[in-house]
Amino acid sequence: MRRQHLHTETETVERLREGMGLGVLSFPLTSFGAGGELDLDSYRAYLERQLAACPGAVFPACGTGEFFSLDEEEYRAVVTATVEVAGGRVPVVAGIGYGWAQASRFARIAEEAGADAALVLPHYLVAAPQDGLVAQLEQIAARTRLPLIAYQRGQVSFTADSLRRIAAIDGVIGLKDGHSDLDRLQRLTLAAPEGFLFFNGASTAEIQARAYATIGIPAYSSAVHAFAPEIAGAFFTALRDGDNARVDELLRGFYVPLVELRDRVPGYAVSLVKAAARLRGERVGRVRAPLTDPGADDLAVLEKLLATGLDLVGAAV
Ligand SMILES: O=C([O-])C(=O)C[C@H](O)[C@@H](O)C(=O)[O-]
Repeated sequence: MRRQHLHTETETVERLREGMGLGVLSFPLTSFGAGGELDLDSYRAYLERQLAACPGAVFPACGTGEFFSLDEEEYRAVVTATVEVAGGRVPVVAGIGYGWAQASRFARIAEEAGADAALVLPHYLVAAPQDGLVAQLEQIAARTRLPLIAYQRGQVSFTADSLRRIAAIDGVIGLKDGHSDLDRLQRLTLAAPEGFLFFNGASTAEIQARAYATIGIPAYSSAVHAFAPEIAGAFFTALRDGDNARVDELLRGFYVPLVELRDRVPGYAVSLVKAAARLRGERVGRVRAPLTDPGADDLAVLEKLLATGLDLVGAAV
């Protein structure tokens, strides 16, 4: 067995499965100071509040955490701080990415920092055929002992045949989906071996969470948890309890308008979330270029929407 870590792969899968039933998956923002430098003290304090809301697992340095803006040293600091703050309470799944050579370096760092698993973010720039997508995971898996979760989004999209192939790679334990093509996704779940993990990783995943759950994928990432764990928690509970009226109320009053705002400007997927966290008093700082912070008009809409959402769940602004 090549995989020997603090937790075995089976234990990590079990901890993830258990966590997924208890709360949303937290994708924390990364805190930057006024000059754009990494602000670890603020990150730790923010993360502590994220964890106090009892997410099922924490995924540092992923899309929401601006993985693509971090250098290796900063990445190490963020993952190390996350493992320390989490203190074993929830599994830590660190983002890794780019081509397999660089992704393997990030995996090595995440492993040394004590992460439990890694989320393989989509490569960028070039499109790749299925054989290449599978080979990318084979190459990374051959170079790390960390269990890997593949992330299909953007130009990464697996066929049922490729899913069978990646699930057979030693160390690949699951798939996070960001395409929301439920027809295709159902074919993937049917092709997967028993125990393979699936996550709904759509942008503002709550919007389609009920639909994903009907095809056997109840676990989802929540960008809303990154700034309003109270709203994300209320939605999770309503969905879990089958309270459809409450789910509709939160979708109608908060999530759908949020998606409309989030879709307005490229990069708002992250920068709007960061702005919302600042409105909550979190010292997360601004986004790094090429992302840009929302302008005054959109901030005013966001502030109102946040107040509505918090009011819907009886939480203070
Ligand atoms: O990589 C990431 O940060 C994600 O995919 C998680 C986000 O929470 C995603 O679900 C979103 O943007 O709503």
